[in-house]
Amino acid sequence: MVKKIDHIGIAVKSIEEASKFYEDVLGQKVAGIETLSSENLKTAFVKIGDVEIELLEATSPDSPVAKFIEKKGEGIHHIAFKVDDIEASLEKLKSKGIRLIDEIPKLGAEGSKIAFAHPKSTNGVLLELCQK
Ligand SMILES: C[C@@H](C(=O)O)C(=O)SCCNC(=O)CCNC(=O)[C@H](O)C(C)(C)COP(=O)(O)OP(=O)(O)OC[C@H]1O[C@@H](n2cnc3c(N)ncnc32)[C@H](O)[C@@H]1OP(=O)(O)O
Ligand SMILES: [Co+2]
Repeated sequence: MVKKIDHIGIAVKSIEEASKFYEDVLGQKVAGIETLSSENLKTAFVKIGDVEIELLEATSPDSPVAKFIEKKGEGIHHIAFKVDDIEASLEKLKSKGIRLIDEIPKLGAEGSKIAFAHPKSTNGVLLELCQK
């Protein structure tokens, strides 16, 4: 069902500030800055081999990223698994009793279909399913 880790989401206070670390220190390009108003956030991707780091910056206090930073500070926010058939994957998780945050996929960054499972049923890790 899971093809690979698509990306690791990191909650940051500022993509511009975080980019200094990725670009100036690590020499990795930060690309694809996009505003996703549905989630009240901005994203930017850093490609590390065939996995991406997704930097997440809140654009409103209502954003899940703002709430996360307020409670825990900056840090790893979620892990995204790449799947081929997100509807079938969600159905499978649901049938196994996993608590879904999204029963129906929604639009994510770069036009992906995404859906989240609740960290309380996935060992404390917010899990995103992602279909390109
Ligand atoms: C752009 C897109 C893309 O890739 O294309 C994205 O990634 S969008 C990425 C941003 N979007 C999302 O995250 C959408 C899905 N997320 C959500 O619906 C929410 O953030 C929840 C995960 C349900 C958490 O909601 P909320 O903060 O209101 O809940 P809460 O504070 O009551 O937390 C409930 C419990 O979950 C824990 N908890 C909260 N957020 C967590 C996280 N990111 N990782 C691990 N645990 C987490 C809390 O510590 C708490 O545990 P204790 O009770 O033990 O203290
Ligand atoms: Co994500």
